[in-house]
Amino acid sequence: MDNNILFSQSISLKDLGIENAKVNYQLSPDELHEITIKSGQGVESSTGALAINTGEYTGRSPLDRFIVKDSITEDQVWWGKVNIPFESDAFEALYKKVTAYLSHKEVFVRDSYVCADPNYRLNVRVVTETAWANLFCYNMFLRPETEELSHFSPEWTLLCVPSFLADPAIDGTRQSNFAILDFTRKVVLIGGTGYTGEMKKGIFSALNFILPVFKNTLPMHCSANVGDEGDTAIFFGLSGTGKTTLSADPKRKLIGDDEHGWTNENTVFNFEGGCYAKVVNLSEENEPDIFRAIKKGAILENVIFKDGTNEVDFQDVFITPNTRVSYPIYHIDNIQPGSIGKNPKNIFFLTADSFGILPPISKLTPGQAAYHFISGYTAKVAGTEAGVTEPQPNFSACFGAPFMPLHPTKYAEMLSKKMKDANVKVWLINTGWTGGPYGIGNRMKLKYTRAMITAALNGELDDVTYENHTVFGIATPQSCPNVPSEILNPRNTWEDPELYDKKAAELAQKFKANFAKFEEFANAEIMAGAPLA
Ligand SMILES: Nc1ncnc2c1ncn2[C@@H]1O[C@H](COP(=O)(O)OP(=O)(O)O)[C@@H](O)[C@H]1O
Ligand SMILES: C=C(OP(=O)(O)O)C(=O)O
Ligand SMILES: [Mn+2]
Repeated sequence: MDNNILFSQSISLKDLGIENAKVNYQLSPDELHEITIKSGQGVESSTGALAINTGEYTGRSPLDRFIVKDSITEDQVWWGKVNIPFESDAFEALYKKVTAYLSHKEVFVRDSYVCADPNYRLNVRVVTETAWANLFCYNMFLRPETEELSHFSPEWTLLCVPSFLADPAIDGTRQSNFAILDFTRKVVLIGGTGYTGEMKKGIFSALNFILPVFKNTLPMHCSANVGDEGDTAIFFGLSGTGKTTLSADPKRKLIGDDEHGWTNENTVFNFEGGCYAKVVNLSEENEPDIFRAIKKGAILENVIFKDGTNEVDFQDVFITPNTRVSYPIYHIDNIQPGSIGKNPKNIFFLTADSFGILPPISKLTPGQAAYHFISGYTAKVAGTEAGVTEPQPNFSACFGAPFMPLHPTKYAEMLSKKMKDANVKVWLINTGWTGGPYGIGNRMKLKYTRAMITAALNGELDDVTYENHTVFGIATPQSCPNVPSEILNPRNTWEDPELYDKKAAELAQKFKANFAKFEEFANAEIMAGAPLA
């Protein structure tokens, strides 16, 4: 890989409205690493990774994510709390302000692309204010060959300017920070926040519109890997449910950890060229591949070092529990060349149920699969406020509502059809609590979740006995290799099984209340996938 060839092409940003900026074009990872350290914006960790702080924002800000309402989006987008409309004129004005702000300044420009399948490739020109944000894009997006750059034609532009603060009274934003998608101008405009996840999820949101609307292809918030037999598995799940962790499996080749497309040519391809892993409580023992990927080239975000050292204390959540690392996918040993796999044989829906109700693994019928996909359930532990221990349910359609511009049923219909055509097995995995809710029980051991997934993939759960869950109706295996049988039925893990029944019924009601808004779109098969009680 020619990552560090010094590249000396200069480009003008005049077309973008940025004049006389000092443009650092296509710097190598090493150069961006050095510049970050020299400028005092980052330090090198003991394993050679760059460690930076993203500033005030250490996570995404979904209420400040807008889509320009125009002739392309008006009738297509599912407008509401997730997809908040922004006026085209207001965007034009704000864009001018941001580009004027960048004029005469130093900027970092990178030509990159997304979608590993050449048929879907989308070129993106990235303009960032900091060197480390540019390195993030080197890590996360796909990297054009050097020869391509002289004739690279950017289609989308991603601008990331954390130090530019909007004035809500004038600019039409909610606060000083914003992430706005404009499908006519083909721009993702980010200001007021340095959280790098806004960049990757901004481009993801654009693809989640472009692929289904213009290419009849299903975009998915999932990770993917492939076994020795060429058997692809995909793992859907909201943030923190285990997509990145569980897809890094030394026995399987990684396709990608977060964003994929499922084509009508029976393939699954990664949108990205890197991974963005949570590092809270990371250990080499539990997550060796991710641990070892944290080397030169990787960027750690918002971590704390052990006193007097440059060694990361992965337990320390002083800045945020959302500590992260980004790295190019080739930092993982076992990767799928080209980042494309065949139709999946197995689909896993990951949920981190901190109520401790859902079984650690169960098998879904097609109707249940559609119902759970549209529901997109996970439950977070309560905030850090003293005394608040009751988990919060979080229903996020398609396991990724914040990134889905279209109505959830559009994605669900495409997925249901593809699942049937490909005859996929669908599993629901609870990576969350067992033995009671958060505060009483414990999180399912990673080694057991991994063992259950391995058993499902190897066909070892095909001939075991199943029992249908009394409340959710989902088929739960009664034995699984390398997993103690008693943990397979959550009711048995609770001290008070009757309390479990009561809480399970309460959770079922939450599912039903959430699903009410989708009922008019759901057919009988999907409704038969709803909780029984
Ligand atoms: N049983 C389990 N299965 C999956 N992840 C677990 C489990 N127990 C603890 N974890 C932790 O939960 C987190 C899952 O995060 P991650 O894989 O980054 O989620 P996502 O990629 O879906 O946002 C990791 O920090 C992982 O170590
Ligand atoms: C980067 C993110 O995704 P995930 O936690 O799913 O990896 C995010 O939601 O900001
Ligand atoms: Mn992830």
